[in-house]
Amino acid sequence: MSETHFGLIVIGTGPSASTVAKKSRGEGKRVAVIEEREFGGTCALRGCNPKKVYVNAADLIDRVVGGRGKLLDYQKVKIDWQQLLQFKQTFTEPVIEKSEASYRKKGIETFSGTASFAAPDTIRVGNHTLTAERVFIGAGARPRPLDIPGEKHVVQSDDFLELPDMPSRVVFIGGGYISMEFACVVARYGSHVTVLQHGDQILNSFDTDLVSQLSEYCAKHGVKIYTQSEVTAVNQCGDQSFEVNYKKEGKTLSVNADLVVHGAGRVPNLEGLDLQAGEVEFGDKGIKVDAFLRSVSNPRVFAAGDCADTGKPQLTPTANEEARVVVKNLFTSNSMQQPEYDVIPRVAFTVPSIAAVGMSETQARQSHDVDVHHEDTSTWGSVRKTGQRCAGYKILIDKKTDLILGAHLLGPASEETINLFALAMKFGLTATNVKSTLFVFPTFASDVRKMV
Ligand SMILES: Cc1cc2nc3c(=O)[nH]c(=O)nc-3n(C[C@H](O)[C@H](O)[C@H](O)COP(=O)(O)OP(=O)(O)OC[C@H]3O[C@@H](n4cnc5c(N)ncnc54)[C@H](O)[C@@H]3O)c2cc1C
Ligand SMILES: NC(=O)c1ccc[n+]([C@@H]2O[C@H](COP(=O)([O-])OP(=O)(O)OC[C@H]3O[C@@H](n4cnc5c(N)ncnc54)[C@H](O)[C@@H]3O)[C@@H](O)[C@H]2O)c1
Repeated sequence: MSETHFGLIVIGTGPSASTVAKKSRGEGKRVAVIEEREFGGTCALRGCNPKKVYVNAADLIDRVVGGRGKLLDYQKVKIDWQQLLQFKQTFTEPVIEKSEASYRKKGIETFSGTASFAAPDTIRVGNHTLTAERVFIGAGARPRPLDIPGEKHVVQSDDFLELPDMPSRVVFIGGGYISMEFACVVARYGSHVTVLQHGDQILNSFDTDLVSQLSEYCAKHGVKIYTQSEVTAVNQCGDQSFEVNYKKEGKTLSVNADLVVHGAGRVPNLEGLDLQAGEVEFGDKGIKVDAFLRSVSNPRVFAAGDCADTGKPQLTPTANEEARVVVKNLFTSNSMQQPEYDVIPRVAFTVPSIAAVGMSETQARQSHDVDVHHEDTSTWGSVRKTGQRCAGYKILIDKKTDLILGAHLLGPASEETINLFALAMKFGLTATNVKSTLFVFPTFASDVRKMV
């Protein structure tokens, strides 16, 4: 076999690619991995993990402020942005240092540079031309081009997580996960925050009533949210100051900012791959794959995670589940597997967090005779004990089968408690089963019995 011929070439080193590369190597394949940035991928270096460090700081502030005069007293509590950046780097730098070596230790050959197809079985990276029996693409996503004047002034999430300090006026474009998570942090730091969302609702994959409750809480804690507001331009007015124009109800309005952040969605990162040369079909939503995550046009190629057009949310658990399946399917043509997408919980790590699994109220009502259990739980003992004041739930139960169709949570620990609902839904537990389970008291999990 030639030195440049591999059983498998893996493009990217995020959650999907790392699983596919390492597991396939474990099964004895000769594997090459190609990464164009630092080895480690978005989740570990520029997404979930570093973001959670920032959110933890904001959450701590919220808890301390909420507990003032009840649980504790203090003169002043504040986020030190530089300290926070340095603490975040204690999580990301070891990944940057060790990730490439971890592939090599397993006998995987690593290449730095942008991978692009030269032929259906041939990948170029720098001066190297590699061939393979199979190619896996785990190229992830990148911020959606805004196509507005002044786009170059807008900071993307990668750069936001590297800022050495935070200015006093910050505008977020879009009101989805990235904007709302960062907005909660920046507001707790003490800056003036504005979120401009072009639809009716921020966080549109979460329950409308709980999102309204969260929005009110955010407004009280320094986050101004304008919906129906589409950003149309960013004009530079001074060295580091900008005027953000947006359209609301037919009028053009503006807000001033020292920093403008992109939170307007992410698109598959297919630039540079030259997919045409690889005969790999793709569209705006990513690489076109069949139910087994194999390219519909080039059977040597598989794709998963944020760059694959699966119609599923761009989340690490979906990327991991797809990678698990790709490992099974890469080198077999019979009994290929499909990802188990039946229950995908989701959480926006706002302050407090908001979580969901399964159907929305509208979806449930369309297809089932449904019992809706909905309550603002801000005054429940479990919440009051924390000193915080923003919590609620909505649970959707099928009247006929007693099965849980959807669960929506807001408030302290909702990012953990939602996993109980995911487990119950995945394994078909009824609301009565959940109600009859003894949970440790006093915990947020024990509240679940009162919700179903
Ligand atoms: C700010 C932020 C916060 C997030 N928070 C969460 C969260 O809390 N929970 C959650 O579940 N998800 C979160 N996500 C989403 C999550 O990070 C992604 O869904 C996940 O990382 C997708 O994994 P992946 O395997 O598709 O690729 P990625 O992790 O995106 O990795 C792709 C890799 O491929 C490389 N690459 C791309 N093209 C090429 C090429 N041509 N040649 C070589 N290398 C290439 C890239 O440099 C990158 O390293 C967050 C995302 C962001 C941006
Ligand atoms: N906690 C998590 O799991 C987490 C955290 C961060 C990111 N992510 C993943 O990354 C993806 C990308 O995050 P995101 O927040 O960029 O996207 P998003 O899809 O969550 O939200 C983007 C929002 O921006 C709005 N928008 C788009 N263009 C606009 C404009 N010109 N003016 C005003 N509003 C505009 C859209 O209506 C949408 O509501 C998410 O969909 C999610 O899959 C997940």
